Amino acid sequence: MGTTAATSTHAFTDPSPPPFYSPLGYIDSNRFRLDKNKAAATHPPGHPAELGELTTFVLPETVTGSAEDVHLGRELVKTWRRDGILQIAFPKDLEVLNYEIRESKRFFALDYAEKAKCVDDQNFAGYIASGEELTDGIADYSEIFTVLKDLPESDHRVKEKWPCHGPVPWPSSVYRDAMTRYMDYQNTTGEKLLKLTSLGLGLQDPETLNRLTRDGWHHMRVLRFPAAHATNGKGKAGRGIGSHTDYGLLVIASQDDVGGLFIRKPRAGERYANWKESSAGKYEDDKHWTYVPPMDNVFTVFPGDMMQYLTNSYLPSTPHKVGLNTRERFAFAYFHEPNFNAYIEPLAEFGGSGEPIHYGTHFTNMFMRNYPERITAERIRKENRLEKLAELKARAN
Ligand SMILES: O=C(O)CCC(=O)C(=O)O
Ligand SMILES: [Fe+2]
Repeated sequence: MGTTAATSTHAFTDPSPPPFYSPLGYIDSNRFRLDKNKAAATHPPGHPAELGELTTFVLPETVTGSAEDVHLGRELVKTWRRDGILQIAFPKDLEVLNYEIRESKRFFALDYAEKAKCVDDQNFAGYIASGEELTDGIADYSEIFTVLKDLPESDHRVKEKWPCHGPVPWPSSVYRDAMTRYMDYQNTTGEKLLKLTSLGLGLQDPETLNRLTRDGWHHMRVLRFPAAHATNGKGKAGRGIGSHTDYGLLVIASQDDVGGLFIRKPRAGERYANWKESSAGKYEDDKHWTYVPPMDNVFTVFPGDMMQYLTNSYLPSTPHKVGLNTRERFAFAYFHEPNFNAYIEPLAEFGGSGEPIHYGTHFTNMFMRNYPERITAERIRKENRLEKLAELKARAN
């Protein structure tokens, strides 16, 4: 695979390209060739980094376990291990994405008072104002709408006061519809990617990873970053989101044409284990970062903490951060996750030993840390809902 030349496209640069079918047909590799000058011009100021040239893949319509799928899965795994991130192509004018973007911009354009109503004391979903989120104890400038599992009061988990479980405080049914459709689309993408990953990792049973995500705790963040000169003085100059790793299996994200995302490639001697020692803030100000320039019609994909734990760090969780740019920026991050009550253990193929991690506990710990003052965190503390986690763990064993 090309690493130094222009963006390489899987179906074209491989010496023996697999004859897989994609909904796009055979794509024109020029469409995913990076214009370096244009890309460099979008680099947010004050964040030293190399320019990333990512590999772009086309996913097949269905993953059956064919020889082509195994080949593609191996290439995905190889690329994550080398670059920490890759791109997957999607068709132009993807309606579910356009709808989601349009409605998200409409939401962020509402008055602050309207947006601020979108909070819930049982579910961390809803509106997060600029300066409210903390990463490594420092305020982020991002303004966010988070979607988590939307559960009615009648759901047994809500009745039993499981932490983080409750209804999503939607601003409107139109927004609920737009986000639900988009997340359903990405759920399908996530399932395909997990099957390809299982094949690429050589797991005996290619359904191993997908089995963890039954009734998965998939969630999503829609983010608006103000321009660097238009902040409210609550965070660190130039910082959009501090460096961190995400919590689950895979992150599937898209961004507009402004630019702001930086990732850290796997580096010899650097180890993260976010479930036991926070990776937030690590190396935030050094220069070993890779800038991910905006590109049309691609999602970026990288592994999260649980993928790292499952594979005994063969696929490490990719550290990333966001810098503010000279213009406002929008980004859309979908998180493909295990079931809240899943136990994550290193796979037999990767050594198989290690304390099981209760995913819901990891998730709850992370949200309590990021939003310690939110009414949701207050209610968890007031009602001792963290104790519920211990009970759930005991029950699952
Ligand atoms: O803004 C981005 O591109 C990424 C956002 C992010 O890291 C997150 O929401 O966890
Ligand atoms: Fe993230």
